Amino acid sequence: MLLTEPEIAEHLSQVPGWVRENDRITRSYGIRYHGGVAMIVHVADVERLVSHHADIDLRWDHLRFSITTHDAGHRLTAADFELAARIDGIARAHGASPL
Ligand SMILES: C[C@H](O)[C@H](O)[C@H]1CNC2=NC(N)=NC(=O)C2=N1
Repeated sequence: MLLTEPEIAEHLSQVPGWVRENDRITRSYGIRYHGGVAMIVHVADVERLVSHHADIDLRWDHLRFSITTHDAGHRLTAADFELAARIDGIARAHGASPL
């Protein structure tokens, strides 16, 4: 379900570190390449459980996630913020540093 602007602001305040870029939210973590691969596998397992998937950009020393709801016409929904919070937990477990 689509969120109103105040709802987006409220959700965003619950996931500090995530940045809104129009109709998506993004966050980068510092992690070396192979550790990034391991983290992505863990994130992919959770994504399969929740049926929601981030766009992922892996570089040699950092990893960037970008989330929007494709089924809602590339707009923000609560599912985006729920996945963001799950990714934060996985990042902590993998020792990824917030950027
Ligand atoms: C049927 C399935 O649940 C949908 O295609 C899901 C899969 N993962 C998804 N992930 C994201 N980010 N947006 C979606 O709209 C989406 N749709």
